[in-house]
Amino acid sequence: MKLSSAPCVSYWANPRVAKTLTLKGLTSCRGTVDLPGSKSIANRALLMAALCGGVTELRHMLRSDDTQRMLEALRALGVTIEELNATTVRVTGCGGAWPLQPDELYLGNAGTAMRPLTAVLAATSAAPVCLTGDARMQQRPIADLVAALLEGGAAVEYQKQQGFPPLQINKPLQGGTIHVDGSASSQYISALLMALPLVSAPSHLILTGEVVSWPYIELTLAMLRDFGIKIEQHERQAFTISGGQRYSSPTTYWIEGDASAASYWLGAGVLGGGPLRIEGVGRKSIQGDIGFVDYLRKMGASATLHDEYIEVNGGELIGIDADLNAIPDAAMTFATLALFAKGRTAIRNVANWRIKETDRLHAMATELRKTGARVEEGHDYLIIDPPAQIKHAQIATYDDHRLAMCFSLLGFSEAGVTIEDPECCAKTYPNYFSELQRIT
Ligand SMILES: O=C(O)C1=C[C@@H](OP(=O)(O)O)[C@@H](O)[C@H](O)C1
Ligand SMILES: C=C(OP(=O)(O)O)C(=O)O
Repeated sequence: MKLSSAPCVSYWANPRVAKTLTLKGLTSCRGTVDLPGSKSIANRALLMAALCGGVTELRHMLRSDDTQRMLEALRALGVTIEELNATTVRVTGCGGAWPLQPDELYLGNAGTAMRPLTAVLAATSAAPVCLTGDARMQQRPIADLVAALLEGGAAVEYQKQQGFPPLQINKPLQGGTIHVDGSASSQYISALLMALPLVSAPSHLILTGEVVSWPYIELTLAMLRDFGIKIEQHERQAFTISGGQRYSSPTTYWIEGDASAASYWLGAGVLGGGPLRIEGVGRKSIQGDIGFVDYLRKMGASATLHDEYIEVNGGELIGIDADLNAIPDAAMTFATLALFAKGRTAIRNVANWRIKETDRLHAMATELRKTGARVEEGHDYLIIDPPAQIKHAQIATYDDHRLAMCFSLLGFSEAGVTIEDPECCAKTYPNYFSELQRIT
């Protein structure tokens, strides 16, 4: 697995004003929370709707930094996106023939914009276009996706550092037999699955390496079906994709609540005793992170999955030892819940935490230790022995929304917690902390 990132830029380079938020003495968490729309579904839905020939109304749209990056990029390409209300947008697709040809698209730190747009624009852009992002995005590898695009006939040129954005697409993707290494990110595979139906030739996409975060590939396939794209899957090894396909609009599309965000409320519902009802996602979810509920139950929580909501009623936590490769985002919440559990928790097979918003394995180990926990940081795992008593800690968040949100659970400890730069949660959940205040 190739997981090195480019040399680190200090997170203090982030221009956001560093504020702190102290949470202490939270004792209950009851009532109902409505989840915001899923980031993964929202950004796929925006792109797929833009690729349709007709109009699509996207309901329960997430409004956050990541979706804003996708929305602005599509507008720069000439797609009309009307905001009908706070959570509904109407996208007038252009069938992959973009009305405008921007020189450059800025995608912040949104992996779900950078990777799919790289592949889709390689398949559709009529002119060279440069894709760039913030300082952290410029440290997040994209070489395995670019290698696949080159094999498929595209010409892609790195603008600064080999293997990392910014990059310029100079010549279109043709299709054919393409290999892609999925051991660093499933997003490379999802991106190719969205792009290859658009080229004229058929493709055979062969997966190499030990593919990570598999459920996100299933999510992509499910949504492609909803938008009229046909892909033949050969188990977990390969896909056959006819060329010359057209995305067709489902007319309206409902974006499920964010299952990764549900993990913070599930944690709060356990520590605060519930009863808490989490609306927007449930048994019928197409998101892999719904699997968090099963592991939480193994940890001793009382949580029930209904068709479209989850109910949680407290529980006494015990440590678990689990391979959480399938749910890398929600997995972070177990690291902070581990501080409240009896016994040791091991979170395994999460090497790709190192190339996300920050090096999450190192950041989590560093911040967990501030609470008095004993933490072993392995190359792809964390082993956490909780402290006898959680100490108050000021938690650095490294411009990583999930660090801010999962450490908020320490507000349920006697000592409490101070979170630096809580506003970084705007990447996927801008009103998380106001919701936490309301519900606790
Ligand atoms: O496809 C997606 O929507 C995502 C896939 C996962 O990334 P990796 O495949 O890089 O693990 C996940 O961590 C990310 O938040 C969203
Ligand atoms: C890894 C994440 O984001 P991205 O889509 O930028 O990879 C995340 O949201 O946890």
